[in-house]
Amino acid sequence: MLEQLPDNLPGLRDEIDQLDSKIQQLINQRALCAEKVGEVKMKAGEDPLFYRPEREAQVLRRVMERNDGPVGNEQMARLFREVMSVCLALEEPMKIAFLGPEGTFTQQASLKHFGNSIISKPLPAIDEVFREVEAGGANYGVVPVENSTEGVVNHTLDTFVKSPLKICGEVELRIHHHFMVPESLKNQIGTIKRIYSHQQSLAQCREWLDRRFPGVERHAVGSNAEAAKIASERDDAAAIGGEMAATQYGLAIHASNIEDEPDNTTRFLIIGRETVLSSGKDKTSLLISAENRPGALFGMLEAFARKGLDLSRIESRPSRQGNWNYVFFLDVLAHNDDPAMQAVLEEFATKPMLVKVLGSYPIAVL
Ligand SMILES: O=C(O)C(=O)C[C@]1(C(=O)O)C=C[C@@H](O)C=C1
Repeated sequence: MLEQLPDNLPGLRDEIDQLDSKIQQLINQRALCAEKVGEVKMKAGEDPLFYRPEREAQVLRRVMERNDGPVGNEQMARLFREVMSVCLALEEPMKIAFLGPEGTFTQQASLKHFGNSIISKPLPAIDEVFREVEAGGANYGVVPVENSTEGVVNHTLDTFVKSPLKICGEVELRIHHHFMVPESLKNQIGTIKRIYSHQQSLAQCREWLDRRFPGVERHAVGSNAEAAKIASERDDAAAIGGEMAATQYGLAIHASNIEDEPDNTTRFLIIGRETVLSSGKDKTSLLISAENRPGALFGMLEAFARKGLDLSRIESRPSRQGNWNYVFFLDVLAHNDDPAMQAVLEEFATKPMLVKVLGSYPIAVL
């Protein structure tokens, strides 16, 4: 195909115009199919499930597998991510609640996972995101769960203990922090008296701040977006946050990528009311509370090992029910329907322990 391309600008642009027209037709044909899928789902049941995470993961994986460039696998999957987002919105636009305000990394994660054709519902706290989804005000919610530098977001884990919601997806986001200032301070960085950011972001940029702004007051606020908003309203303050927050509040980026760890990543969870079918490459998150006796944790881990199940994470939190009692959060690399998982859960059911399946969901594709 490449040899047949013309080698002059008008000829190449003509070629691009023709290809664009074909791509556009095909996207609309695909959208018609999705609309029809929506109708079929409506006819099939009372409470149709329009969003199907397992199917989306399979579509995106297939896009990456068959891709032979020159467009990179991830870029190609991102394009398809948007196409599917548009198709799903034709079936039913998804309302997505997330830890706001607008411009947070959590919003960025929600757009990475669902694409841009969604109705965004920024909420001020993690428990409010849970409540909004539980009450049906949003179809799904997005909350941060752990950061590679700063560890788990305890509040999210603790909220799962009592919530009936299921985890139906995960998103990983590379977190880049920028030092941002109002336009008026761009050339007067020395006059900055206060630096605002979320406590985790301040911690992730500690060394950089110690080097560049020793002695300048650091203020922890609810989110990076809130920090950017405060900085935009003052004439003596800077904020640390992502690009979205800078754009949202009209701040100028003075220094980019100031995080101390270059591969600083945050993992977010998608929470919803329904369970997700197997996509072929899945994870299950479990909450386990075991008797406080020697060997209890060993026995639990040994059961997974015996069935050849991989654990990708284990986290312990105080159960808040009596001293020295802990609950464990585990991620197992298998779907809950997997016979090996079922065998382990049956074994646990015969023991003095409490097990709650928080959800099975596709391993993040993008
Ligand atoms: O296959 C489906 O169930 C669809 O609704 C179609 C489609 C798609 O565009 O491919 C759209 C939304 C779903 O989340 C999954 C896939």
